[in-house]
Amino acid sequence: MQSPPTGTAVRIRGLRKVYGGVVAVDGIDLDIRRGETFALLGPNGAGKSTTVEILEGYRSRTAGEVDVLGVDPAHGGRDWKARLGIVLQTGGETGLLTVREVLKHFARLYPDPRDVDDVIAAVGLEAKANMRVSKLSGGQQRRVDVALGIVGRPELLFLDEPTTGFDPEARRQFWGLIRSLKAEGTTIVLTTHYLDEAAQLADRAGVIAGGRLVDVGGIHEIGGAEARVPVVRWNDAEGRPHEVRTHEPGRVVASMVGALGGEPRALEVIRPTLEDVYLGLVRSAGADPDAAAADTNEEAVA
Ligand SMILES: Nc1ncnc2c1ncn2[C@@H]1O[C@H](COP(=O)(O)OP(=O)(O)OP(=O)(O)O)[C@@H](O)[C@H]1O
Repeated sequence: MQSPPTGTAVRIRGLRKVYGGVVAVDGIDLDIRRGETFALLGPNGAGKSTTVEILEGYRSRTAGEVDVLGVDPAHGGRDWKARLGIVLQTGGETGLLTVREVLKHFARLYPDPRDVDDVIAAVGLEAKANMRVSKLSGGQQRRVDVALGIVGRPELLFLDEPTTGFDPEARRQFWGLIRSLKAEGTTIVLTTHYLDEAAQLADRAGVIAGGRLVDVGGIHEIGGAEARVPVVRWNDAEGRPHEVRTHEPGRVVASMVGALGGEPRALEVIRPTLEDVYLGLVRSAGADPDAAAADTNEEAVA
């Protein structure tokens, strides 16, 4: 494993984006360190993609300062773009070429690309290397998108919902790939609705709701210690459910067993997951975790 890179990969101050009358990003301050895997979490329409597209140089901003690998993305040239890897929510149109052809084509655009066959193996597409992309299943096409994002050996990799459509085994294989990229020193910005994926991969996370960053911190600390206190649940003799939040679930269960003289019914000790913590954060920010994105439209800048 290489020594971890130091410094800041992404610096955001006072970022705002207004589309017509819609405030999509409402004053975000955020630093992402070099070498870390950072998860950007939030409900539909929270402003994640807008923020990430501004960082990638695909979208203009209304106000604020942004620095990505030492460059303002609004003025990032080809050399800067070659240092980024981008896996968008929807993949590109590469249907008529085979997997190997499309990767070879894109690899030529980078100064120090990875070996195309290594990349094909890393995303588990060896058996499909000579097949047209259009003939692949949705999940396999998504793997091609991921392959295209990493073929240029990026310093900073943006992954927007990378495992949508992956079967469970493919997701685990993808997690292994992300861990190996991280071990090589790649900075990774991951946008995902799969909270288990964020918990598996990220060092830190930021939760965005209504265009604001409602919390940011270590993946095991975000939301605060109180939100992670275990819960003991059981049913009484009449079948009524009870629950107690406690730092000492063992003691609670032991005293319950003592008092009942036997096994409590339907006993569970639950440690809140990142998903539970996330839902609490989003709800207390006044956002609907299940909100659908509003139907508005503005073209991205080049
Ligand atoms: N091109 C656009 N033109 C106008 N409004 C837009 C455009 N893109 C996004 N918005 C609006 O900006 C807000 C933030 O959208 P954004 O796509 O950044 O959210 P998101 O957090 O990425 O959502 P999702 O999880 O659904 O991808 C939403 O209200 C959305 O309708």
